[in-house]
Amino acid sequence: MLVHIPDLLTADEVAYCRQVLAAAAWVDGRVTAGDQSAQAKRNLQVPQDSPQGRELSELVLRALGRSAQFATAALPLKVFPPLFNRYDMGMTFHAHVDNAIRPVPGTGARIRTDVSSTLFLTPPDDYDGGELVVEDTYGQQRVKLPAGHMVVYPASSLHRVEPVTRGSRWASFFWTQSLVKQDDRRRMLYEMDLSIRHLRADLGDGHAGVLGVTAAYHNLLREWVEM
Ligand SMILES: O=C(O)CCC(=O)C(=O)O
Ligand SMILES: [Fe+2]
Repeated sequence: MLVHIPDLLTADEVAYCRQVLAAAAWVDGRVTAGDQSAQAKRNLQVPQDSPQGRELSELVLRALGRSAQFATAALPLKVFPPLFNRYDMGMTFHAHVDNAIRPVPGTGARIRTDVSSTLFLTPPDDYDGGELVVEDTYGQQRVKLPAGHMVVYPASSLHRVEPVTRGSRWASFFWTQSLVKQDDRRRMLYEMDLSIRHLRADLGDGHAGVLGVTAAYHNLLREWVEM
């Protein structure tokens, strides 16, 4: 399941991120890549332990905390501190699958990567190419979103970033360990939650049908959650 989360960041937050990133010391993106993806990866990243990386990581985590859509789509248990990448002209990330397990820097903890996210930080008209292409159960999805918007997709899917042929594409990207590791189960819960929201708006919270389906949602969650 691919989910598009519009306006995760406000226009002011996007502008602030871009201003801080402009002053960051970018390094070769292969610093966080596994063996296979190191072959596939040609981009730049902000070092995880740099002051800019840390500050903006916190900013994105706060934005995620405000997003009801991220909460219901990803059902997050643990979120990897968001990273920041950049593809200048000719840079690309060929087809790969993200590592299943990732050490969380500076903590000794590890997370299982169930959900991958890209938060776009460059307006799409400012660059050519740079689409995130995700192989989904429904076929190939090509994603290029306005700055401040985010896409959430299963970390198990093969994906790539098309070469940038004009301008520069900046983004934040990170992984989430979900309370529900199976993508098909997360999708069913997500669709059920959206339907419950519609029903509540139309029928009110006290309606017997709304109560019944809400109870079923929570009971299903109880069956499937691992924590
Ligand atoms: O830049 C992106 O949108 C995706 C980056 C990516 O796939 C990765 O770093 O594993
Ligand atoms: Fe990836």
